[in-house]
Formats: sequence, structure tokens, C-alpha cells
Amino acid sequence: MGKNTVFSDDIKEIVIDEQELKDRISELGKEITDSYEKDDDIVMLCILRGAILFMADLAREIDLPVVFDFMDVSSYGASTESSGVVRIIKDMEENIEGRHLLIVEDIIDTGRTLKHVVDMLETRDPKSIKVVTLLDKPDRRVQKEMDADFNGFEIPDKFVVGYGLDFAEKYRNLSFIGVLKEKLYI
Ligand SMILES: O=P(O)(O)OC[C@H]1O[C@H](OP(=O)(O)OP(=O)(O)O)[C@H](O)[C@@H]1O
Ligand SMILES: Nc1nc2[nH]cnc2c(=O)[nH]1
Repeated sequence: MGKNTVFSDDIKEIVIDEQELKDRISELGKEITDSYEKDDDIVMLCILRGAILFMADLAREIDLPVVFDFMDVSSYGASTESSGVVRIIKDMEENIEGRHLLIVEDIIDTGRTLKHVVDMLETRDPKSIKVVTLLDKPDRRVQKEMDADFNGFEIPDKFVVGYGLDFAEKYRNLSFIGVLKEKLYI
């Protein structure tokens, strides 16, 4: 398991290891770079808190000038099941009217969080909205139309932690994506 030995006893399974994350994020950076023009005005919006590590690594693989912004949104609380109620805890700061918006998510699960964020930001008249997600759980989608423009990995219907994703705020600093042992959810 290498780093993060403090969590070794908690992990049942590694779903995506550190090298696989690195390689795919590098490819995503190229795909995103190729999808814009060199002089496009792009705001990269990190959806806190889960997407923070992905945003940091992805931004360095995008060969375009980008502006960073952050929005804190929460729907899971300390549970592994979405509450269905999406709360905006902190709005973004940039004015996105007439600019290209790239939303950076760690995971699209039911799609409720993304739907809420996209619907809200569309009213601010950006020139375009694209979404990049590291992980996608298509089997869990409630909001069927909520697919990303760029998608790192499709994963099965398992609650995952690591590389930004938490369970009750823990495990975000794991360098891989994994599944916890069942006893920890009790
Ligand atoms: O597609 P959905 O079912 O809406 O789930 C996806 C959202 O759930 C997680 O956020 P969470 O509310 O756990 O906040 P966090 O990123 O601060 O951990 C994750 O970061 C996504 O934003
Ligand atoms: N940590 C974590 N947060 C999520 N939010 C939606 N799905 C997930 C998941 O599998 N893991």
C-alpha cells in the first residue's frame, strides 16, 4: 500500500491505484486542452471538498491559462447515502458571464449535486459549461441527463474513499481510491 499506512487496516480493496490516477489525469488534461482555443477565458471551478486533490493535479496537466475558483456544496453529510438536499455552503467568487466554465467534480453518483450546480450557474450566462469528473457511477444516476464531458473512470456501485473523497471527513488524504471494510460503516 506504500504511503498512508495509518489506514492500512481500514481498507478492504484498492479500486484505482496512485499510478492509474496519475496516468488518467494526464490524459484528461490533454483532452481538455484540445477541446478549447488557446485564448479562451476559462474558469476552473472546484466543487469542494472532494475535488480538491483532483483539481490540483488536473490543473497542472492543462496547457491553457485558467482561473481557479471554488464552490462548497454538500448533500451527503456524514452518510454514504445522498440526502437529496443539495446545500450551497460557499458560492464561487468569479463573474462567469461570457466566460468558459469548467466544473471539476470528484464523483457523479445520483447526479443531484451536479444538476443543482449546473442549473444555478446556467442562469449566470457563461459562454459554455463543461464538466470533468474523476469518477462516474452511472448505475446510480437519478438525474439521467447529468453526464460529464470528460470522465476519468467508470466505477461500480460501491462507496469509495481516498484521493479527496471522504467517509465522515476521513480518508481524503489517501493517495488511491479504495473501499472501506464493512465494519467501519456501523
Ligand atoms: O451525484 P451525487 O449523488 O450528488 O454525489 C456526488 C457528490 O457527493 C460528494 O459530495 P459531498 O456532498 O459528500 O461533499 P464533499 O465533496 O465535501 O465530501 C461528491 O464530492 C459530489 O459532489
Ligand atoms: N466519499 C464518497 N462520496 C460520494 N458521494 C457520492 N458517491 C460517493 C462515494 O462513493 N464516496
